[in-house]
Amino acid sequence: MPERIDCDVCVVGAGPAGLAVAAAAATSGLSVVLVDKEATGEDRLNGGCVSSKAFLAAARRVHDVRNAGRFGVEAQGVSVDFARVREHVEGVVRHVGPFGSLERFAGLGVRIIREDARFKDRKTLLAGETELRARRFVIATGSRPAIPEIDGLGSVPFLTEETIFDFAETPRHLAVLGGGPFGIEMAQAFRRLGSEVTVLGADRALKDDDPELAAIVLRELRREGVTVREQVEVTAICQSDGGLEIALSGGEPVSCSHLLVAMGRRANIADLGLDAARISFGDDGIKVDRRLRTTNGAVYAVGSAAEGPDFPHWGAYQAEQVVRSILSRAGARVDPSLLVSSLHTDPELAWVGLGEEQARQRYGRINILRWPFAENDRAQAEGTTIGQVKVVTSTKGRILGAGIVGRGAGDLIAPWALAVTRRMSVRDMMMPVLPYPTMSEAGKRAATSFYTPRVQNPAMRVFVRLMAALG
Ligand SMILES: Cc1cc2nc3c(=O)[nH]c(=O)nc-3n(C[C@H](O)[C@H](O)[C@H](O)COP(=O)(O)OP(=O)(O)OC[C@H]3O[C@@H](n4cnc5c(N)ncnc54)[C@H](O)[C@@H]3O)c2cc1C
Ligand SMILES: NC(=O)c1ccc[n+]([C@@H]2O[C@H](COP(=O)([O-])OP(=O)(O)OC[C@H]3O[C@@H](n4cnc5c(N)ncnc54)[C@H](O)[C@@H]3O)[C@@H](O)[C@H]2O)c1
Repeated sequence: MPERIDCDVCVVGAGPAGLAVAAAAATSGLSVVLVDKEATGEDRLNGGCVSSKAFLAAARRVHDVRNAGRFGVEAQGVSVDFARVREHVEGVVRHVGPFGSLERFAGLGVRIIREDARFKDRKTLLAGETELRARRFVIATGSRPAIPEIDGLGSVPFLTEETIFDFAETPRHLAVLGGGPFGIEMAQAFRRLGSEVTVLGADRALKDDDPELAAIVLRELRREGVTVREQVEVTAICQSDGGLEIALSGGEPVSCSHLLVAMGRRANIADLGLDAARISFGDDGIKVDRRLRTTNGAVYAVGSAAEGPDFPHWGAYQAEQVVRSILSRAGARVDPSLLVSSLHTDPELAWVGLGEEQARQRYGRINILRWPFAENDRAQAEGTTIGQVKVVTSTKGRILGAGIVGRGAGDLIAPWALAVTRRMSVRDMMMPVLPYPTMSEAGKRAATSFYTPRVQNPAMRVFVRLMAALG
């Protein structure tokens, strides 16, 4: 006889998005069941984020040591022990794992079922032998690497985000299919650790990022020796002497020793019984409205199982909105203009709010403010002068979006995220007294530059002189 459970909220999927829903719902006093087929608590809170960042951190150390000469520090014979780099990555993942472990959620009162989930009908979910009925279901089943139909790909060995660290030595020549954030981050890391690296992408590399800031990252990658080939179509892949050969339409083939497929992700929704639950979906995931409701009013979808941006922090934000909707009839809408992202290359690239083109389309006239890191005293001292702050404002100075490329951009974006969220203006960003010398001053200088054309206006100069004479 199957067990039957009734609860307020049933969450399917224990990645960062599902865990955030479960935690918020349980701490709000709702009865919560969390179903995940394979969650072990290891690396679950972060998808592949933490392992890839630990790997990038190792690569940055190599780069910094190799480039310490300008500080008068010479290091000879820098070598990379790939097995120990892997140990470092695994150690970090082990350390982070327990914080996301399901036992902690059980401690919050969340009932956990480790089974494959599937809808039986509009109101019932099956998890192994258990039949679940919930006031609200939340689908958070995430996504997995998309493997495109390329002639020969099925019969050659290749790596994905799931197997990227599964070898003992640094690969001789890594070809990366896909110039998105994952491909570009890995390209830089492997290059710094000693591989030859070639990136092959169908579009502009980093196509979802601000083109001006992305160009700075790509210039650095190329300067470090990564070959980035954009707008190329891979037509076939086959095994060759000691490696693989990748055929391209309209270009010389590329030979490599290892191949990484980084061509995006596909939602894990195929076996969820979505048709039985009358939930619509497309190629980009489950269709949701601004409140994250699916076409079945009792079911929400969050994280990378749903169409829309795919970042764990965005999944956590969606989770808050969903739990607010579950708790109140008024409901809570997702505000896409609050989206923030951070590419963890060196230099990093972070953006929050509207992009330049989006802002132009929505507001017509806008202002763009810039401040280069090269004008920042701390950047000079640290040797981190590659980068800039770029701010998009309304003509009245309201901050619509902001981006930073440069070392530490992912952290430096925080005050700008507050500015966009609280609809602040450049005046607000000029107000705090900031410590000197710090990188954060670059942001304040960018904000201040809003007034430069006004101060230089002849009429304004006359006015200022008049005020000074009266003062
Ligand atoms: C290598 C890599 C690096 C990344 N780095 C960053 C980064 O630096 N910054 C950033 O913002 N984003 C990064 N991302 C993106 C980030 O990992 C995703 O946005 C995030 O993991 C999505 O979370 P999720 O909860 O929606 O899904 P997932 O993390 O995929 O979790 C889904 C869960 O659902 C479970 N599940 C699936 N199907 C079923 C089923 N039928 N029944 C029961 N359970 C099921 C799975 O077992 C899994 O536990 C990176 C992604 C990758 C691959
Ligand atoms: N720092 C971060 O925020 C970070 C880091 C890694 C991954 N992620 C997230 O993880 C997810 C997966 O990342 P991703 O980079 O794999 O996906 P993506 O969808 O962002 O990029 C895929 C890339 O592959 C290219 N591509 C697709 N089909 C192709 C083809 N047939 N031939 C050649 N190129 C092709 C696309 O042009 C694109 O540049 C994304 O949602 C991403 O946002 C985020």
